[in-house]
Amino acid sequence: MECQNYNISRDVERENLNLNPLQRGGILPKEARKALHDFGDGYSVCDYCGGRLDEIAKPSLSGFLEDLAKFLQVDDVRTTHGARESKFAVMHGICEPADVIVVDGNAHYTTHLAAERNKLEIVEVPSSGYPEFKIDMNQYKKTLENAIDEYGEIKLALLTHIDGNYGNLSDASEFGKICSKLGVPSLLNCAYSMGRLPIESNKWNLDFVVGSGHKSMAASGPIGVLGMKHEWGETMLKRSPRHVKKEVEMLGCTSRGAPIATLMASLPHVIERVNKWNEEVNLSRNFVSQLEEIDGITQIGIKPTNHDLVRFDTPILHEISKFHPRKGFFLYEELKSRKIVGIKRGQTEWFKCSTYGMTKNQRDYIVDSFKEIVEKFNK
Ligand SMILES: Cc1ncc(COP(=O)(O)O)c(C=O)c1O
Repeated sequence: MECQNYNISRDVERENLNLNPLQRGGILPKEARKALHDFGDGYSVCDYCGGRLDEIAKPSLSGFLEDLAKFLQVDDVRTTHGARESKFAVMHGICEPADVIVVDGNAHYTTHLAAERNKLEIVEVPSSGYPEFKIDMNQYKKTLENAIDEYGEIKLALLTHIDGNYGNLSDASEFGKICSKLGVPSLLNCAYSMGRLPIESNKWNLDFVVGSGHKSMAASGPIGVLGMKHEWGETMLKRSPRHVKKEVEMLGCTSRGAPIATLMASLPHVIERVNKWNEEVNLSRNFVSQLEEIDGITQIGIKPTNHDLVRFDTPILHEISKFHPRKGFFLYEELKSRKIVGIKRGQTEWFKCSTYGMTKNQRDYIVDSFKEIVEKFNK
């Protein structure tokens, strides 16, 4: 068989400012780039394996997992292949088909798919709707109580800590309190928070926390994190009777190459950056107020924002697209010509973006570019 030479390269990150929220938290620091190079080969962390991934001493996966558990305030922690696989594993481990779980109305699609693949029924906690889309904890409590009344037992309650559409921060501590009072196991989806802001799992009284290495922990994907209270270890980390060292829900071993090596190498960087979260939030708020100086650009979601992912309604850009010869593509093309990427081609009615980790100059440059584009075409 003949096959072309896939001479792949990626200029997006190197030459442009990338506003795509999906990309901002996964940028590797130099230590992780070196690890990626050194551990790029297949099973690269398995040279000295004695049968258990989490017990490997060289490189020190065991030490890394201990540090990670401390960082998240959990008793036990494992890596998975992504936040979705962590959610799937919990649902698979503690629920039976046809069981009912409760999830917030801002849940990520992967929460729904994890539940569907486990054949679970979902009861949804509605958000407050436009323009805040807030998940109110009184509403969560009411929905959970009603679900218990209607279905008897609720096997799992899930809350999206920061949702991927509006960047709304939900009250994890209140969620933990509600769930433990009602005796329902709790899972906090921290895909957009773990690695960006502090996660205090024990203090918040959570049973499970899940994270995403490639989304928020400066790691090459795919890699996820699953932290839990000790009492769940027996179920979630149960060993195979046939392969006595192997944990069944983890299918024996999870990430075993570059993804875990980069996650490990980035942990000190991530621990440090989490301490600067308040500064990031202030920079994000400043970015929002500067963009809102443009007539026809308004942030939606909770205000002021508590996250770097922010969503804007942009009727002014939509108006321009109606008479611009490039129609809806004008915004993407104008931004690209200024080396700014990450807003979807053709999108003008609204967009979401993030400036996480950018310098003040870069953020100012982005704001100025938007102002310039609107001024240029808004006649
Ligand atoms: C809130 C939220 N949860 C989960 C995920 C999925 O994360 P992963 O790719 O690690 O499965 C995403 C990805 O966009 C997300 O935004």
